[in-house]
Amino acid sequence: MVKDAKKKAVKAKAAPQPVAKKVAAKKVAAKKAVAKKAGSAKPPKAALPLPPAIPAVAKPRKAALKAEARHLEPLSVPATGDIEVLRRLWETVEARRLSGDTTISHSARLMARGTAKVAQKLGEEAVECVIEATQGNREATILESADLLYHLIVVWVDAGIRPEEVWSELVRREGISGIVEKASRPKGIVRAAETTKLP
Ligand SMILES: N=c1c2ncn([C@@H]3O[C@H](COP(=O)(O)OP(=O)(O)OP(=O)(O)O)[C@@H](O)[C@H]3O)c2ncn1[C@@H]1O[C@H](COP(=O)(O)O)[C@@H](O)[C@H]1O
Repeated sequence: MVKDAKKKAVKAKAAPQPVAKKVAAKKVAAKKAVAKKAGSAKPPKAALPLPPAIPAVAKPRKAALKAEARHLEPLSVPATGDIEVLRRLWETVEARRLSGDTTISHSARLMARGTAKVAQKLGEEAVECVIEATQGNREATILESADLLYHLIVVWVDAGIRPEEVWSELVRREGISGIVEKASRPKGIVRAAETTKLP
């Protein structure tokens, strides 16, 4: 009796499945394959989230940037300053160096971080200025120029350079064309020997 039951079970296992069952199994396998494919596909790239303080700004079109560079818009930053502001700024920064009060002065705090940091900040501001100028953003170039000049003056104060020393170098160069000056430099092997640049 037990033997008969066992035989029946083995037969049922070996017997071919009905067609309807086969089709259903194929459908399930196909569905599984589709689900697997969808799971392995890369999700679309999401934009990096910006901090709430920074508004998302659409990238200006190339044509707009070119037009802006060609037709310079009138300056909305009031053009009321004069060159004397540089001397006054140097005196203020020098006073901050002498006081060394890092609690109230950004200049003093920056110089307290050392010459390398002072120079690094100048480099950063220069790069920012270059970016704005390259993109033809006139107003932003003015703002970055002001940052750049301030940080250049911090470099001078930190190095013990007075503005007059730079002015006198500019005066010395007055009237000498850059092209003439470059042409007067030694050439060929002599030049290669005197410079650190590749010939
Ligand atoms: N012209 C400027 C001037 N331009 C830019 N900055 C400051 O320079 C800093 C640059 O900011 P960044 O975030 O780039 O640099 P950071 O805060 O040092 O940050 P890290 O890169 O070090 O992380 C800002 O805090 C600006 O406010 C200036 N700080 C001062 N002046 C002049 O310097 C005078 C003296 O300022 P104090 O030394 O702060 O009294 C002032 O009266 C101004 O006339």
